[in-house]
Amino acid sequence: MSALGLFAAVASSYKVFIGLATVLFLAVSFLRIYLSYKYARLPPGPPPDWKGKYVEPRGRSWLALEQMQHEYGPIIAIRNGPFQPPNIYITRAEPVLELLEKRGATTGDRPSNYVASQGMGLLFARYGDKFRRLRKAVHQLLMPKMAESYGPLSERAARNMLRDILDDSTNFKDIFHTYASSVINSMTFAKRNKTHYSDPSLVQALAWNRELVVAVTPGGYKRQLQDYLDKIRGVQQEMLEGQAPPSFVKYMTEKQDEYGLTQEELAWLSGSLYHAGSDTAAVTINHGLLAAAKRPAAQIKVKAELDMVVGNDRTPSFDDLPNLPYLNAFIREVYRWRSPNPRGFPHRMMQDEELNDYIIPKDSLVYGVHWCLHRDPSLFDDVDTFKPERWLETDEKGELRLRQDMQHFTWGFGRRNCPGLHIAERSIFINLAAFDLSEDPSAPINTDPATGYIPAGICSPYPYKVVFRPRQPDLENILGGEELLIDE
Ligand code: HEM
Repeated sequence: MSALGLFAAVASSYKVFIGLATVLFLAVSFLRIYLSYKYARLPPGPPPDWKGKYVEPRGRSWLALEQMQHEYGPIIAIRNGPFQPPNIYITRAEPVLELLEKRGATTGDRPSNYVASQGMGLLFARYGDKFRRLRKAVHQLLMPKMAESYGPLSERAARNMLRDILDDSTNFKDIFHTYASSVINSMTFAKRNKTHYSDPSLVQALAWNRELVVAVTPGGYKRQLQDYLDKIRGVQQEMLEGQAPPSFVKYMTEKQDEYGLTQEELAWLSGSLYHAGSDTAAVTINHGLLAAAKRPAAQIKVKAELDMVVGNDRTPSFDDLPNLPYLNAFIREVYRWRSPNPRGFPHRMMQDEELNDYIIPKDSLVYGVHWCLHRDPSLFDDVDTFKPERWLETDEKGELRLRQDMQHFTWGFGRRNCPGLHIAERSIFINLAAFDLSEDPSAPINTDPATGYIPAGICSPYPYKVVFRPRQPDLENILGGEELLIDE
């Protein structure tokens, strides 16, 4: 190559280099301007890494969020990269009620990556027409009047559970799960016979619950759908034979035209009740038990009230609940003390909203962090102390009653709040009302050195044991033999 040719080649690659460098410079500057504009009014939060993403701590994230709020305030943005909407965590009652309750119409969507159940189950349904249809249908099943009508069913399930505990209390966690599952199964599919915690169908359902992801893997998804469809067809077959007792599936099949649900939608809807209600109820019963075992002074007061109202020769029934203010306060304090969903459940923003001078962008996922909300000092004093009395006041006649001016956040928010709350409310009651509970010195309930808290939750790895002493000396006889959940 001649000297001239060489010069031309160098000059041309130099130009290419300058051109590329300019494009890169402009792109980076543009991105910086775009991001500074985009994040200008985002709530504060921990600094992201070089990819623009903050990696959230795994496990017990609510404890990390509790720490973060001291630095960033009660509305925390966690960035997910330059082109992904952030997660917004709210740790105080006032802003969470403002956004998720008052502006429920624009904050009632769910994340789109929750394709579990293909959006057909209510828990994961995107906001829109289908959601409204599903929610209306579930409301029919779970509204307070209906919850009352399931009283006998859940009482029978509860008596079966108490018998199981008398037989072998070391399995109490499995037994709680069985109870929570059998109540939902009987309401939904009119399952009559008692479920045992080793029943293959229960073991399978619990496994699915743990791995919601299975719903998005083709094989798991199909098996799960098939299982729910089989159950629905079983009820519909009984309907044809004129032998179906009342159940959600029966009701929905009769009203198919009104609700316009396909068989598949009904299958997923029924299944989502199970997913939403079984683990949560079991965890909550377990928290009640931990509280009772660790707080003997409060338990003595529960016992005194029960002795007065229920006496010793029968098991308590759900009709007793309104007459037991201290026990009700105890249960509310259990919700506050150990929230069953401590991190909260995601609501997806359907449009930009302004909140306390910040912009909460469209598509971001907003969590009301139950753990922090239940420790909000503007609502609760002395937050580490288990204190049922905080929920009580004395009326004009000098009698105890629940305070009406206090609230907890256990059931979530706005248009996505838990429709199963009336069913769930009864679940801890029946256990606490039947047993005096204490720690078993051979496997005590120790404080977790990592967090400083008593290990909460049914999945806790700590092998603690609890001693169940029947409140009625003659409990075994009072309970009698095993029962069908629904009359033949
Ligand atoms: C102690 C037990 C329970 C707790 C703590 C609980 C809590 C919750 C929470 C926090 C949510 C999400 C609320 C939100 O997004 O703001 C929820 C949703 C839901 N729960 Fe419950 N739940 C319990 C029991 C039940 C039961 C027994 C059922 C059914 C029989 C049930 C059915 C549902 C359904 C269907 C949803 C989805 C609602 C929607 O997305 O529109 N839950 N629950």
